[in-house]
Amino acid sequence: MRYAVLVTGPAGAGKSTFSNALITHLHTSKRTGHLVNLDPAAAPDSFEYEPTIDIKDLISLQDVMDELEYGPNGGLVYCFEYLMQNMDWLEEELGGYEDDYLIIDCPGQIELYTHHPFLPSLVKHLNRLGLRVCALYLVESQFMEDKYKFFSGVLSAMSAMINLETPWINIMSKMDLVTVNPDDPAGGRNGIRAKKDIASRYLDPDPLLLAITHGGSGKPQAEVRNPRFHALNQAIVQLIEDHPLVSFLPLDLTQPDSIETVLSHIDYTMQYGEDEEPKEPKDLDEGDFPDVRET
Ligand SMILES: Nc1nc2c(ncn2[C@@H]2O[C@H](COP(=O)(O)OP(=O)(O)OP(=O)(O)O)[C@@H](O)[C@H]2O)c(=O)[nH]1
Ligand SMILES: [Mg+2]
Repeated sequence: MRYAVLVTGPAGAGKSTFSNALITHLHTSKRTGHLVNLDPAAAPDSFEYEPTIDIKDLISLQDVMDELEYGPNGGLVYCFEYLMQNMDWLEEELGGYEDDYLIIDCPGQIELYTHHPFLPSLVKHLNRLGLRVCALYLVESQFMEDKYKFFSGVLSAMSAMINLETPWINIMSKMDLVTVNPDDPAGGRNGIRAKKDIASRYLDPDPLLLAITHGGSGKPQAEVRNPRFHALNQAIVQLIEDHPLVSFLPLDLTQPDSIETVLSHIDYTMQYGEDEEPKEPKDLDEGDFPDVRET
């Protein structure tokens, strides 16, 4: 059985950093993971691990921009259209990998996730080739700074999720950057407790947060002054409540347990180990952990 983890999300959400960290983690757990780069614009030196499969071997954004005079975004769409027409290339590249995780690092253009059919057709194609696919959607923790920004993240996750017919996990990345806002009622002197409170409020979002008319500081929020937005917010609250699909797993790359938790959700979602026994890292001795980054 082959497995593919599709790492998606808006620009700069930490997809490439996470993909590399996941491969390191798989290696330290005595499992194999291969990086697949689907970003035709990725800089060659931006990977900690050399991609096993690289869309740039098929087509590079720079060539499309130079030769066809596309801009960067139209060029990216062209590259994906080209990939869709050349799926036999991907099939050939995928040929030799068995029993492994393929970590597919996607580009950050939001159009790819909201209204282009590329990722849904890619998933269908991978399924046809016998791969189990799990999609991750990363939203960075800075979206939790502000509830409006946060709900725009929730809506982008929902829109991407509804398009893609495959098991799906939302991830709140860069949790190491979460700081305590003194005006926030959930913020306490104990940073850890406050982090937990923030996490519980946002990771499993209560859409009513949007409809609350007073902020923590007691100041009236914009919707009080702007009744038009109040009605819009109520409609969005209703939409999110009607699709209770969106919750987030926190990811803090500075905490080794955090990536382990994310991996265990991915394993569970794809039923990894149904056919083979996964090695629990806990069962291994300390000395069994090679530092793969040095090899
Ligand atoms: N503090 C912190 N920074 C991070 C983390 N993950 C990524 N970053 C930083 O965020 C920036 C973007 O990270 P990338 O991994 O390149 O993000 P991406 O989603 O691949 O970006 P695109 O491919 O351009 O869409 C880089 O400067 C990273 O160093 C994290 O967990 N914590
Ligand atoms: Mg990237």
